Formats: sequence, structure tokens, C-alpha cells
Amino acid sequence: MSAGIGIRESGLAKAERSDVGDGQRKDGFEKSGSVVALNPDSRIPGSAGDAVADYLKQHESKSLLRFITCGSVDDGKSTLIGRLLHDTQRLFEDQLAALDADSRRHGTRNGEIDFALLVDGLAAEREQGITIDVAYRYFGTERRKFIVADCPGHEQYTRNMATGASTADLAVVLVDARKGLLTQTRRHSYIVSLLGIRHVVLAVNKMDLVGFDPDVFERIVGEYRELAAKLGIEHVQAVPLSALNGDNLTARSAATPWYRGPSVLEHLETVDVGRDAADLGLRLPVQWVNRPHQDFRGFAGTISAGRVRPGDEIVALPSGRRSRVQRIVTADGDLAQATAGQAVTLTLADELDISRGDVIAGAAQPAQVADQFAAHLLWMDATALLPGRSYWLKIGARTVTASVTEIKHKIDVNTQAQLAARRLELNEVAWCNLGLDQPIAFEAYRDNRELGSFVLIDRQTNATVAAGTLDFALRRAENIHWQPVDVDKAARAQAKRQKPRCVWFTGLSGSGKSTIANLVDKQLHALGHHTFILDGDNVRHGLNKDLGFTDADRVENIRRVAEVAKLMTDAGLIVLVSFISPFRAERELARELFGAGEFVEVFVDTPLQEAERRDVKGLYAKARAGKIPNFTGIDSPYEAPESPELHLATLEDDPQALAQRVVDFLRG
Ligand SMILES: Nc1ncnc2c1ncn2[C@@H]1O[C@H](COP(=O)(O)OS(=O)(=O)O)[C@@H](OP(=O)(O)O)[C@H]1O
Ligand SMILES: Nc1ncnc2c1ncn2[C@@H]1O[C@H](COP(=O)(O)OP(=O)(O)O)[C@@H](O)[C@H]1O
Repeated sequence: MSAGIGIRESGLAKAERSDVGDGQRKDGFEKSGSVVALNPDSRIPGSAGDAVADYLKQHESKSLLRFITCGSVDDGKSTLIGRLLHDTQRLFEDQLAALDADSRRHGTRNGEIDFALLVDGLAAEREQGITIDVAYRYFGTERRKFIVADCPGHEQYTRNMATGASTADLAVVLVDARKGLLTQTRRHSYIVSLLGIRHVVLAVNKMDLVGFDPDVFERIVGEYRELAAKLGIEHVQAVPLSALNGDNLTARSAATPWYRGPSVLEHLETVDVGRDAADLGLRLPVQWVNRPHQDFRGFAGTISAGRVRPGDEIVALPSGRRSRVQRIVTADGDLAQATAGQAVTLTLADELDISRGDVIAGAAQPAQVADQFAAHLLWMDATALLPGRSYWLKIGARTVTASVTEIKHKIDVNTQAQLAARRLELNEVAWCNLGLDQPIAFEAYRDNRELGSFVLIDRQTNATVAAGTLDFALRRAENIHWQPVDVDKAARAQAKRQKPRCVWFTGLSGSGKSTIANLVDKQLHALGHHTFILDGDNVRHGLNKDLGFTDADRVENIRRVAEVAKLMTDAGLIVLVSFISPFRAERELARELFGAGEFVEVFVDTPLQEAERRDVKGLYAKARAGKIPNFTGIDSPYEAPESPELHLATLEDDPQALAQRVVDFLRG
């Protein structure tokens, strides 16, 4: 299955085609309010899958509109959704839950993936352990099918809303006529715009409580239009509403003779949110490579933009290799042409090395390729984002390693004010620079939601910690290439007759890192080895003198030292690194810089109580007296290694014996 809903395998990266607009426009509203009979009781007996298949068949030709509702319960959101569903005979959620694999298969036939994904997408969210509370509801009228994402308005709202909004083309923003625009309205509208939704229905609700006064309505609409203009929301349809009484909800109301626009449902049925994806350059993110036997090699995926015909010249990204399309293969036979939204398998005239996660693009309008970006990020984890820490970045079917290289500013989602920040907390949004370990094919989110959005995944817990949108590529690394050198690491190591290593001592302050590293150094040196010690205290006097002891600074401290240690092993040295290095993630990052067997993690294990008793530098006493903030073990965490190469318990052996164990390990 290629795509999902919301934060599924790649969260925001899943913007499905919602092919609304094509030939679905109507000329008037005279038939408004008429609904498709979808009484669950009247279904033929059989599995839920049969019912869904029937339903989809019946509605195959109709376009689909995905939308989201924003606002709190008080604003009338539940009433609005409840009434819409009631009036259009909703498909009950418990029946959704009953859908089995069978029905999913039905659902994915004929390119109609929507219904199956409802279930599939949510299941995947659960698998990932993300607690996102978004209910997707499905309903239809004679003119159109709808999926509405209902996000409950509690404290995790930003995250929930982003999930729901990521695949939506329209947002219904509810405002209480008595209260006008609230901070919350601004926040929701900001997220709506951030996620590329261009159409808003401003539902000014509870008009009955202000006597259906057109002045109240006009004032609110005027204010909202100002906000929408600032946020770049292009289309706003304002509707005076009483969700409770149904005024202007599914049909226009006699209570607002001064209002000439459509009811909410009429607008939803007819609004054209189409960005004609078929007219753009071809984009086929490759979901899998289909190679059933020697003579067939096809690249399968759902076309996210553009169209393709046999004979078209394509370019595989990021490699940039070109070829021509030979066949467009589908389960129902070969096609003469395929367009955005269709799931196809392409075969090519040449043997190109294309793998899952690559993008096949039209040669005339290829997507860009880059490894550094300016991006918006919504942080969704209780543990803060720290620049420099490495995460998995998942975009489409591609997973790479990435880190935030710089937080430009965070954005107050209530006021849109830009604030300085060195870390990001739960639900915060920021504009950042991102660095990837390899180039990817991408598009700006505003041009292609699928190729322009990503999620970050914690490498240790596998939890999805952020969702983001790519704004543009940073060109800074474009002209920097690896300079090949003739005397390489192996040659240098051989000259020194040793295996280069990075011996990484980690432990609390005063645990004994420096003492043991120093003894190891002396012994190795005496044995004729070429060594060097990198010690936290020393490096912090020079290279890292701009860094303090916040989590963010420690991450950067370790990143730099790991890079320096790497250069030193390239020079053929045995490097002894002695830093507290309190976080597992950064020690892992350091490990990954080195080849197999080169990195030796040494846990200098001294209980806090003992380190504090020794208090070599008197720092613990100061920290306890509140004179040193963020002191490791006191008010800053230390994450002990889980499987270090060496575990030295300093209460059990003296420094000399422990140093000997390290030397033996290295020479063993
Ligand atoms: N707040 C706070 N927390 C911990 N340590 C502190 C702090 N302030 C100063 N110091 C002194 O700095 C030394 C630790 O620096 P590191 O670079 O090893 O720290 S870290 O790896 O970035 O966490 C550490 O040296 P060691 O005792 O040799 O570990 C301390 O002497
Ligand atoms: N078994 C041991 N291993 C290492 N150091 C020990 C041991 N027992 C006592 N110590 C003492 O603990 C102190 C550790 O300080 P230091 O090596 O500077 O620690 P760190 O570099 O981890 O901050 C030294 O004074 C050392 O003599």
C-alpha cells in the first residue's frame, strides 16, 4: 500500500490526490441538501467489505474532498460535524473499525484507495506508538464524497490538527459570533496555512445568539480576511451559521436574507480545490521495484503529479540517469497513458539502478535534488529537539539520516511572532535548516505535498517526533566535493603499525575518565603507539569555548569532538576521548562515524554518590548550592551506556587495573 493518512509511515508526507473539481462544478444550488441514501441498515447482508465495495462502486465517479474542522467544542464543532453526518447519513465509525483485510483489498481496487486507508492509516499510527486523536469520518452526497478529520481540541491539539490537516484540501474554521476571532482561531489558521491548505470556510457560528445581525458577521469576516491575507490563505468563504438549528448548514436559511452565498454543505459540494496535478511534470515516487523474473524489471508507485506515456523521456532521481518509458503496466493490462493518482508499474528502455525511495521524473521538468534545506518543523515529542542530534528523516518511501543544523527562529503559533530558540519543545513550530546525510529528490511543499513533507523519527525509540515541510534547498554544500588524497588512512595506519581507534570514555564528572584515559595513554605511548587525548575540559578551552552546558550545547560539543576524533583516526592515531557525553544519541552518532571495530565505548561507571564524595574539583558542592546550573547527575541527565565495549566499575578496581583492561582490549 503506497499512501496513508496523516502521520502514518511518513506523516505529512502523505498528501493523496483528491481529484476534486474536474467536471464536478455545478451551476446553482437548487438541488442543495439532497443526499445519498446510505442507511447502514439497508445494506445487503455480507461483510463490511461488500458494503464498502458497493458503496465505492456507486460513488466511483464522484470526486473526493478531504477537509478538516478547526475550533473547540464550544464553538460548535461537534454540532456541525454531527449535523453534517446526520443529514448525509454517515457511515458509522464502528463499521469502519470492523473493516477487514478483505474490504481493504476491495477498497484499493480501481484506484479508489480512500476508504481502506481510513483504517490502514490509523492502524499504522498506532503501530508507531503515536497517540494521535483524530477521527476520520466519511460521508457522501449526490455530488461528492467527503472525508472529514475531526481533531479534538485538547492540549495536543497542534499535533492532532497537523495530522488531520496534512491530507486535507480545505479547512472549516469555526468562530463563535459572540466572541469573534480568538487566539485559537489565529493558531488554527496558522497551522492550516503552514500545511498548505488554501481553502477556508469561515463558519461564523451561533448567529442565532446575535440575532442574525449582519454587522456582527461582516466585522468578523473583515478581521478574518486580514488574517488570511497575512497567512497567504487564498480562498475564504464566510458563512453565517447556526449549527444547532441548521441555519445555512445544509441549506440556506430564511433567517439570513441578507446573505447571498452558499450553505456550508453547498460550498463543500462545489468548491474547486483542484490543483491540476496532471499538468505538472511527472513525479513517480518508487514504492518498490518489481522483479518477478529475469526479463521483467518494473518500478511501481502512485503517480503524485503529471502524466506519463510510453516513449516519454524520464530521469531517475537522485542519480540523474535518463531513460525512456517502455511500458505502463497495471493489473488490468498496459496503459497508453497514466496520470496523477494512478498506481502503475513502469518499465524502462535501459537498465537503470533505481531503488525504493527514488523518484522517476519527467526529463523536461525534473524535481530538484539536495541535501540541505530550509524547512518548517512541528515538534511533537515530549523530549525536546536539539540541533545537531541525528534523526531518521522519512520522505515518501525514502529514509535518510538528518539533523537540524540551525533553528532560525521558532514561531509563536498564536501571534506568528518570531522568537529566538535553541531547542524546540512539544507542539512548537520553527523555521530551521536541515542537513541530510545524502541527497534526495524533493519539491517545495507548496508545489507538491507528497514530495515536500517529511517526518522525523527518533532513532532509539522509533517514535515519530516531528512533522515538517520543505521550503527550499540550501545551496551551500553544492560546490563542496570530497577531495581525494593519495596517502589514505590505511597507509597512515600501516606506517604507525597500529589499528586506528577511537576509545570513547563516558561517565559522570569525577567518575575517573581523565585518570584512566591518562594511564592508558601513558602505557600505549610506552609501547610505541601513536595516541592523543581529547579531554572535555581542554577542548572546551579552545574549539568549544563558545559552548556551555545546556542539552543543546552538549549535543554540539559531542558532535564537534566526534568529528575531530574522526579526523584523528584518519591520521592513523589511537584517540582517547574523555567527555561526560551524557546522551546515548550523540554517542551513537559518534560511533557511526567510525568503521567496524574502530569505536570502543568505555563506560566509566561511578555511582553519583561516590563521584560526589570524591568531588575532585569541588563542582558538586557548588552545584548542590545552586551555583552551577545544569550539572550532570544533579539537574541534568546522564544516560548510561546500554552495551559498551568495556564497562569499568571504579568501585571495584583501582585506576591502574582498569587502565590495563582497556589496553588489553585494544591489543587483544
Ligand atoms: N554543568 C556542568 N555539568 C557537567 N560538567 C561541568 C558543568 N560545568 C562545568 N563542568 C566541567 O566540564 C567538564 C565536562 O565537560 P564535557 O565537555 O565533558 O561535558 S559534556 O560531555 O558536554 O556533557 C567536567 O569535567 P569532568 O569532571 O572531567 O567530567 C566539569 O569539570
Ligand atoms: N577506580 C578509580 N578509577 C578512576 N579514578 C578513581 C578511582 N578511584 C578513585 N578515583 C579518583 O577519582 C577522581 C576522578 O577524577 P577524574 O579522572 O578527573 O574524573 P573525570 O575525568 O571523569 O571527571 C580522581 O581523583 C581519581 O584519583
